[in-house]
Amino acid sequence: MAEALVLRATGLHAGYLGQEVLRGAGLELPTGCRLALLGANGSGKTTLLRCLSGAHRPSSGTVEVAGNRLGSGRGALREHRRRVQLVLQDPDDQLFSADVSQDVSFGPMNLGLPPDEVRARVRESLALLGVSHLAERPTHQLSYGERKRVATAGAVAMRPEVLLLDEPTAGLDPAGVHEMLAALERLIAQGTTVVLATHDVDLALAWGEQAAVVLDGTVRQGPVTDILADQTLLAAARLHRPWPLELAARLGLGVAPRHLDDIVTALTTPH
Ligand SMILES: Nc1ncnc2c1ncn2[C@@H]1O[C@H](COP(=O)(O)OP(=O)(O)OP(=O)(O)O)[C@@H](O)[C@H]1O
Repeated sequence: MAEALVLRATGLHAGYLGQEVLRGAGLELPTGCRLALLGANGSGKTTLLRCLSGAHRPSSGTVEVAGNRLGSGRGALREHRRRVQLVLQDPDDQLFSADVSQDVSFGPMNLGLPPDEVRARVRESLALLGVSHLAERPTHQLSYGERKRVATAGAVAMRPEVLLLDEPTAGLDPAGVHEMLAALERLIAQGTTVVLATHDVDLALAWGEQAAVVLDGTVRQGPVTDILADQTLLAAARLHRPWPLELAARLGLGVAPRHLDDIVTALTTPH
């Protein structure tokens, strides 16, 4: 049986005044999948994420969530945004309220949920992102990494089926990256399907099951080890081969490792 798709986009054409960025882009996201989205600066990753979330209207093409096609009516858009949440690269584009709890409660309150339910969702999403201790803090006092996790908590409080993250680890220190990825593991364990846009090919290989590369207005998608081993595609998209695949190729290991442990296993397992 074919895998169930939670999200599917086909034939997207989208852009801005005088510039078409996406020219027939498509994406298929199986339920529960973790997909790394890659592409050069300006290739259209954010534009694609905005189309998938309903924040940007393509001039043609379709976006479907669990078989429901995104229409142009306000009700349909509202329902789509409840199911698909986008977290922007810059948290300051997303945080507006005076304190953290208020900010995270914004989405659930807009859904018209009762106050107890809103409070429960705020608690839950702050805990999932590992930032419960920041609940009462003014948002403007937070560090960049804290603001990124609080902005993500705001999206998580909507309990979306699909979470689209635009460069969630960019600008974070190594511990911050680790904390963000640990938070994503908790969300994935709860059944959330995650798309993570990044320029970090090593992270994409280690984290993703599938990868998609935006190139010339279209998308090339497949298993992460296939996509990130395709030297022609990588060069065209101004990306380099992730180090585990590079090392395995140079050592002639004949495997497609995603992590250091895979290489150690390949080197220490007798043939
Ligand atoms: N609001 C906008 N108005 C006009 N042009 C825009 C707008 N947003 C993006 N663009 C243009 O669309 C193109 C694609 O931008 P987009 O942000 O989608 O790329 P990206 O792959 O996410 O880039 P990066 O990796 O640098 O974040 C770029 O040429 C950009 O200048």
